[in-house]
Amino acid sequence: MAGPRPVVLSGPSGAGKSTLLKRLMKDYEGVFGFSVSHTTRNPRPGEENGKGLNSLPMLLGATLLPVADVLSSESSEDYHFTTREKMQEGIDNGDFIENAEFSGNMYGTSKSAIEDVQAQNLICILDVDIQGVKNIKETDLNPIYISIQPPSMEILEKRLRDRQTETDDSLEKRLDAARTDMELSKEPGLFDLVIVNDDLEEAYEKLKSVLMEEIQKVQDSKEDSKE
Ligand SMILES: Nc1ncnc2c1ncn2[C@@H]1O[C@H](COP(=O)(O)OP(=O)(O)OP(=O)(O)O)[C@@H](O)[C@H]1O
Ligand SMILES: Nc1nc2c(ncn2[C@@H]2O[C@H](COP(=O)(O)O)[C@@H](O)[C@H]2O)c(=O)[nH]1
Repeated sequence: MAGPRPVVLSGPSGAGKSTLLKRLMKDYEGVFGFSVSHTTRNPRPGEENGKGLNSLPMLLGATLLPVADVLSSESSEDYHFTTREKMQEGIDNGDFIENAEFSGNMYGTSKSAIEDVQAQNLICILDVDIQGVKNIKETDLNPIYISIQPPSMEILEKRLRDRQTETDDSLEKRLDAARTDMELSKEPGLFDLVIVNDDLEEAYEKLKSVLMEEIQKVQDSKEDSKE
């Protein structure tokens, strides 16, 4: 039987993807698995290297972040932090389903990151930028595409400043990328749903309701396997 459909969450940096995701994973423990990406950016305080893997041969190792780690972490989506050289080697080897340059760093989704989640019959969540969305559209992954958008550029800038994770330079780069994202996300048919994350509760309810059919599938199959 086919497993649940994966979910691609995209939208400008600072729009609230991780905030919503963290809540979803907490409310539906054992239903979602996060596809742990690789990146060449430096870890933020509190971020942990996914499973401690940082070398290319280990790209093919287990990459599913246990829910307990997700919840105890500052972020819902720690990465495999790596170098440009190692990541490029992985891309050249065909280990990645997609990769992109974002704000001066490389990011990418390894095939094993997705396979590890799907092997457990969980809903695989991918948090990728708009280039990632376009690249995934060229694959046979068949996810649900959701864009999380901020109410305005001003609010986005405030959220990013208040988060205190960016330098002036990286903040500017992220705001530039956000303008592009907000424009490109208007393309008809690119996303199944665009959620404006103004009021967090409302945004969360919308996210939950679009995912309910897949959530139900996982919960039902867990029930069936108990019988
Ligand atoms: N609805 C909201 N109202 C007010 N603040 C919010 C809301 N949603 C998220 N935030 C805050 O905005 C900041 C950015 O949110 P978050 O880190 O979840 O964004 P993100 O889209 O995951 O960014 P990135 O792509 O850089 O990881 C956080 O400090 C978060 O607490
Ligand atoms: N194309 C991809 N984009 C990714 C991936 N993992 C994360 N991202 C996107 O990068 C930016 C910045 O993330 P941050 O953690 O440095 O704030 C954000 O828009 C993410 O959606 C990936 O594997 N591929």
